[in-house]
Amino acid sequence: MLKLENIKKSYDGTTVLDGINLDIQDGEIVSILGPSGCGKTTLLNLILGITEADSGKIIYNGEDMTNIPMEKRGFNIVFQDYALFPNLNVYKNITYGLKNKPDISTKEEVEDLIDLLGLREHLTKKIEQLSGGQKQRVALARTMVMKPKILLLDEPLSALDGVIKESIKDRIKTIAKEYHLTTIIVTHDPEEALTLSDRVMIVNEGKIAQFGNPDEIIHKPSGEFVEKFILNQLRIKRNNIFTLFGDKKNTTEGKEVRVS
Ligand SMILES: Nc1ncnc2c1ncn2[C@@H]1O[C@H](COP(=O)(O)OP(=O)(O)OP(=O)(O)O)[C@@H](O)[C@H]1O
Repeated sequence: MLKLENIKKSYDGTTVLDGINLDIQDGEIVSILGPSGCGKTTLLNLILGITEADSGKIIYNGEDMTNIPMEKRGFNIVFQDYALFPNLNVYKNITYGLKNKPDISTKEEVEDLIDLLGLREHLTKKIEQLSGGQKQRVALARTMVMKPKILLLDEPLSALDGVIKESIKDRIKTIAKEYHLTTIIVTHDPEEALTLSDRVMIVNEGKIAQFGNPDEIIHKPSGEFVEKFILNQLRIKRNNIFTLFGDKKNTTEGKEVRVS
């Protein structure tokens, strides 16, 4: 279990995170959702160990990680821009980290992951020959072969569209469940957070506005922020589509619209 206790962080006298407390269970998929500048990436970087908190504790399975350097925490991140090596082919990108730590994954485990992520036909391609969704899957595979204790994903779907987005979403869910991998995802997209995660943490101005499962967030929003900025955004999106195509049955101004 990952536990954050009263985490505070300021930059140049401005509070960015203001007393964050949370528990994340092993194998859980948790999204950190909130508007631009609310402190999502700062929180992710604190967990990863890139950024230091001003105060508070990060505890993983009973061990205090607060002052443990990033490389010793055993958490791993897939960045928004994937950060792949353009001069190496797909297979070499995936297995890059195993050069120095060859015992972490067996050859069979690497092969399984390649199949799970649907990358077999792309193994000898260069990164520039791949689509955004394929790059994303290579970045996921490269991180997964290192068997992180916690997988951190920074806006993993933001560059993707439609069917590809849904397919990556499914693969992230499958991997997290199959490997019982604790997965923390940063996103500003409510639909993404609510359809991908076991629980969603909504952050506003450095504080947790609500931390609950998607059903609780939709049916029992904790207050005005969640209601106005998260749920209303989804209603507007839905209304726009049905209005555009003249389906009056499914449009309504207010709370009756269920997001399903
Ligand atoms: N290294 C830094 N130095 C100074 N200020 C910073 C630094 N990193 C982040 N901030 C500030 O902290 C606040 C939160 O930034 P953060 O990147 O965590 O937000 P975010 O919720 O991830 O935003 P976005 O969705 O736009 O990426 C912002 O006001 C940002 O300007």
